[in-house]
Amino acid sequence: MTVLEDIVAGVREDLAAREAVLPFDELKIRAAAAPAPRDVMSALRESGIGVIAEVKRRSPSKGDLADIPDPAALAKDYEDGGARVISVLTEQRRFGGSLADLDAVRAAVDIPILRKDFIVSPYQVHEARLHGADMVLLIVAALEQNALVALLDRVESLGMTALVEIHNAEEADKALEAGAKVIGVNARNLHTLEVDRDVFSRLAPGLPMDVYKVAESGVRGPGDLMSYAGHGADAVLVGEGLVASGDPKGSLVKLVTAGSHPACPRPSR
Ligand SMILES: O=C(O)c1ccccc1NCC(=O)[C@H](O)[C@H](O)COP(=O)(O)O
Repeated sequence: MTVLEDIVAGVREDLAAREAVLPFDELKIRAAAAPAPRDVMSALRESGIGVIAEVKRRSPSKGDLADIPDPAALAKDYEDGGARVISVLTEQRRFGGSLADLDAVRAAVDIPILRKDFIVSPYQVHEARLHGADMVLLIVAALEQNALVALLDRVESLGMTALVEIHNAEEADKALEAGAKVIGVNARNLHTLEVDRDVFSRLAPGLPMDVYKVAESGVRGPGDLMSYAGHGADAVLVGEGLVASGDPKGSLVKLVTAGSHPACPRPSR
């Protein structure tokens, strides 16, 4: 069993436990009454290279990263530091996240929020909506094509935006066939945990100009942001480089400053 397969197995168990408490039909009713989602694409298309700042306590690849007793305070620092979107890991077993984190961040900031989890069921999409997410991660490597298509449609039917994550050319084709408008290229292989920052430069040229491209993982500082931007990234998604830096807000400001500098490459559109 690969790391991703192990994570998904645990996600399915935890999901079943939540659904036993809150049935899908009731969840859908509650989610439909939630405040409308924010316009993610407008936020993403602001000038410069965007930074999606992640609330990440631990991970399979690095173990404990940061003690984040107050995710709302970190999210507020991210918002004040210029983050375009805040990514909230809600997977509990391997990342120490929760839907309570999503609630706390939603109550603290006005910018869009991404629910970062291993989405395999429409139940989780409605959960994301109920708990204030504007964007939902869909990992191609974790989904059969028909499930990817159905979940992408479900995300968009609720007014949210999908971040469709790929790691190779086959997954890029699947994402495009499913109609992805925002594609995240993860430098991290979710089966082996290997990080290869060159994955983005290999895959980005094969993605259409009108697809919004997010470079995910392995951003250690402004140099990596500039490199990803030079290969066509519209935004970067950063977790460890912020939460484990000792100064998440300060580290974010350096990234945002680099991404808005005139010398920073911009995707040609
Ligand atoms: O981060 C991991 O170890 C990991 C392992 C297995 C599946 C997903 C994993 N991370 C999710 C992400 O993709 C990252 O949290 C995100 O891209 C930020 O990466 P980083 O800036 O390198 O923390």
